Amino acid sequence: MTRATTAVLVLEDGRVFHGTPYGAEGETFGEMVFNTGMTGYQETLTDPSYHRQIVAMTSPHIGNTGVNDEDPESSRIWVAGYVVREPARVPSSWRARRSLDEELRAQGVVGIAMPGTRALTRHLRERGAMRAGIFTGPAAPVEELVDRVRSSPEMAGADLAREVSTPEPYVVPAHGTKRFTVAALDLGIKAMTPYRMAERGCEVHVLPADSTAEEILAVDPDGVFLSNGPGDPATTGYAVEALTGVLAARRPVFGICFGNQILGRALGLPTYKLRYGHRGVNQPVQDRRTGKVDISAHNHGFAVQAPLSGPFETPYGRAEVSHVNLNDDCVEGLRLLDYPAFSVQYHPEAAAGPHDAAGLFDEFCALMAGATAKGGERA
Ligand SMILES: NC(=O)CC[C@H](N)C(=O)O
Repeated sequence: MTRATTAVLVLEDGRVFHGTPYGAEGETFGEMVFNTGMTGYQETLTDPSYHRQIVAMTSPHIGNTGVNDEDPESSRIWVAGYVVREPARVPSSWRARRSLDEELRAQGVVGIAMPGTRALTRHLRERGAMRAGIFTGPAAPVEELVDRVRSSPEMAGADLAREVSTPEPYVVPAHGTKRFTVAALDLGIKAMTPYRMAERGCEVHVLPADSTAEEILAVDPDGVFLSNGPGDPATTGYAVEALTGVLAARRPVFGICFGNQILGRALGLPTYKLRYGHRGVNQPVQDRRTGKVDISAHNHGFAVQAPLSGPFETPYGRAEVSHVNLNDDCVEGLRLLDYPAFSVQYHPEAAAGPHDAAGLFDEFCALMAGATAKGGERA
């Protein structure tokens, strides 16, 4: 079968971009977002938090190092569609097993290569993330395509964690001597996260997204971890309820990204949708206690609303905003002051890097060590 020569990207506000098919042919719908990472396209594609999103890469050349079998963050590509400016014609890396185009086709991921990725990104920055569709081959009239995009589901209100979570619990063994047992709620966990904990002597019990507090506590964890994940945190009441049970049992808690939003909601804080979100590997985040700035990896479209002015009261004692994003003052971390729990909106596990924030896993281990030493922490 010959390959179609044309493809279009259609936004819900009627803007249309023309290009050529990249990856599988057909059509796809999702929330249109952009990622500014210059590296790590395999990690991006396989991050379950991108479920139901069409991702545009601002880096102009994608696919240069092909696809290897070591870097994926999960067992499949999760993005709903992929937008690049110019695909690599000749992938080159000693680790490459196949080209990215081949991989996208093998996994049925519809994409488009188009000159307008910069114009698209500027449009999204002005108008905000919105629904979109990619259509390859001879296309129907634009009005018809826009109507179809407008009838696809929105990201606000989407409950997606259970669609990407593990159906069954599994255990990632500690590397070397086991120091801690961690129960990790898989809301869309990336493979690097349990790995980062295992490296520090944690035996990680990865549990399905809808596990109850009883199921989490049945692992008898020294600490509970809440992962990243797709969708709107306002829809994930089951995770907030499970966490509430965990907090009542006074186990140490650490959350990343979606996990930060779930901890926020369990503390009674609202979450809201950002205009176009943060997705990339170069976001400056400041630790408000030390003033230190980490360059960090991000992938979030929602954020927690919390007072930046100082500590505030929660049902678990005082809490504070521990980190802020220096680009837009968005809340990037929460810390409880009277209970061993904290969370960040960004990604200390980032496999493609940067690794500035990797020490947060040591902080979690220190919290677990402190709680175990005190003994009385647990209910
Ligand atoms: N990477 C994540 O955990 C994303 C969390 C949430 N889905 C958001 O977009 O904000």
